[in-house]
Amino acid sequence: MSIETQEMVPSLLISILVIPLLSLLVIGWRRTRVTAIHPSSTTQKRRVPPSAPTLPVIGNLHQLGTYPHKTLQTLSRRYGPFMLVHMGRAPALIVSSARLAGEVMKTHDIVFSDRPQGSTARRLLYDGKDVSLAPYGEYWRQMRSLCVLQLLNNKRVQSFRFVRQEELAQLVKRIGDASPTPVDISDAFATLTNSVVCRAALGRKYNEDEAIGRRFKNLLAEFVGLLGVFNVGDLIPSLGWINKLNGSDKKVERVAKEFDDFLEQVVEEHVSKLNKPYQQEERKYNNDDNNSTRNNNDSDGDGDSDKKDFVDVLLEFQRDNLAGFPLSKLSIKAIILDVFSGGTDTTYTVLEWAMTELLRHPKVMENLQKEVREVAKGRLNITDEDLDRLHYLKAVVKETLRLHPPLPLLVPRVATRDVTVDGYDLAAGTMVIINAWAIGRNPDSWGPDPDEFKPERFLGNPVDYNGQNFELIPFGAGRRGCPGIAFAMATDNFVLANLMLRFDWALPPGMRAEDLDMTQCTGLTIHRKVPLLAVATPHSS
Ligand code: HEM
Repeated sequence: MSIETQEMVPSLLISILVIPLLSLLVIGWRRTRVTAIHPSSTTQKRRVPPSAPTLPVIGNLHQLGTYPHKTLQTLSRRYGPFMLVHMGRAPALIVSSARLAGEVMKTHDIVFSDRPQGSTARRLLYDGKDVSLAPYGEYWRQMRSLCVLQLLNNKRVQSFRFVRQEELAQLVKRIGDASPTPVDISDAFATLTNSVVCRAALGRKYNEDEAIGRRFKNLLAEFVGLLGVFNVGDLIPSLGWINKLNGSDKKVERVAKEFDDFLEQVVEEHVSKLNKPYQQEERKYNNDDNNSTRNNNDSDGDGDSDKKDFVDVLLEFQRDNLAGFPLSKLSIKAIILDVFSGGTDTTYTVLEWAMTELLRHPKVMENLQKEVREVAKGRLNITDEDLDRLHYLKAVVKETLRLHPPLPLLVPRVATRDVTVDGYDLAAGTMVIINAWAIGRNPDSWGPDPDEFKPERFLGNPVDYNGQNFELIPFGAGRRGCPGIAFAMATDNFVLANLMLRFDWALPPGMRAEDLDMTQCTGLTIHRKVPLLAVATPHSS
């Protein structure tokens, strides 16, 4: 996800930037009104959302702190669910209620279908040639439909069932081998999701015992880390020189280049694999009068299109011109990059927080285990088919996504034209940030105990995370909503159900539920700062 504003201002940066600025600036607070939201408007009075007081040059950056989703929630309690903050010069509309999120992502979805073009994200994501950053328009439409219809549809997600099963088997072994010693479940989940995404996207995984595996893991971490850090020069152009001074421009260049080299190699390996059977098949095709049986989606010649990874699928589309538009190698690499940046950390974070909450709420864990074990009826595995019957599991996952949306501020949008929303006038180019974290904890939607982990609130409650119910929008909604929901949830539900079936779980000896450190990390996806340790005991049915 290209969200350069997520981490916003690391505290060190605050001290470097803000303290000298504060001493220089004597003008003091000012309330931002008409000019910030509509600089060109001098004659016509426009109604603008309330805004927190700003400082010259830095706007509200100094207020965002380590956890912008939390500070923005606090600010919205004072200034309202539709409020303006200033990221340096740029005004951003912060949305903190379900109703107003619906106004933005449903009523005016088409106006807010663009993304801000931060320079770091553009450099890392092939100048916006991916799906998540691509400006709203024909190119984005083509790439998105390729993703939705060919890579992330239900059939394709099902085709990776064997990958999930094999990776789960390795996870179960790792946990079982460690028993009764506490296992680093955070690391185990990260490894599993990374392997599932690697195998689905690239056809193989990169183990840490290989040099290339270690390089890939570090590179991915650097890549995601850079996407999560805001770029000073984008927000305060006059301070752009800081990026050169602190080496961040250089780092972005290096990571972009190394990731491109890696993907180039992956694509070339796939091309040579694809060409071999294609040449054989071509010969067969040319000699075969009855060629109507030729299957373009099955170029590996073994009749098994189920085993294709994403690069295979995209290269076939390119080779056979199936996309209906020229699909360049660069676009293919950009899509794969999106799958990694959008699909790994997010998916693992859900598992990590679900397990954390289950360990803090033993009664919920017990209810979940009861449901899973009743459905398994003595079998050693929960299958994909069983998942439909696990209503309590679904409630646990929804409750986890409500309290711990992996991307708490989603991915920002930008207004493509002037628009009036809920009576407020917004100018073209205004950035919109939906605070899904605050919306998930808003008592107007969730009653008097919104901070409590209570999966029961979802039983018999049709609210779902598919973008129709704006009180629960961890995947966003509308045209730019996440296309990877089925892929991510197939992994999360399957893994969680099976771990509940196979093991009984406890916190490490001497640790009480209330001692569990709930500190969040900073960055793009909000996972635990401290890895989660748990003791697993194999369950005998
Ligand atoms: C729990 C896991 C995930 C979460 C919480 C998540 C969340 C999100 C969010 C909040 C957005 C922005 C939505 C908006 O602007 O309305 C998004 C977009 C996107 N996600 Fe996900 N995502 C997850 C998994 C995945 C996976 C597994 C993939 C791919 C394999 C993926 C690919 C994408 C792409 C390509 C976009 C950009 C869509 C566009 O701009 O048109 N995501 N995701």
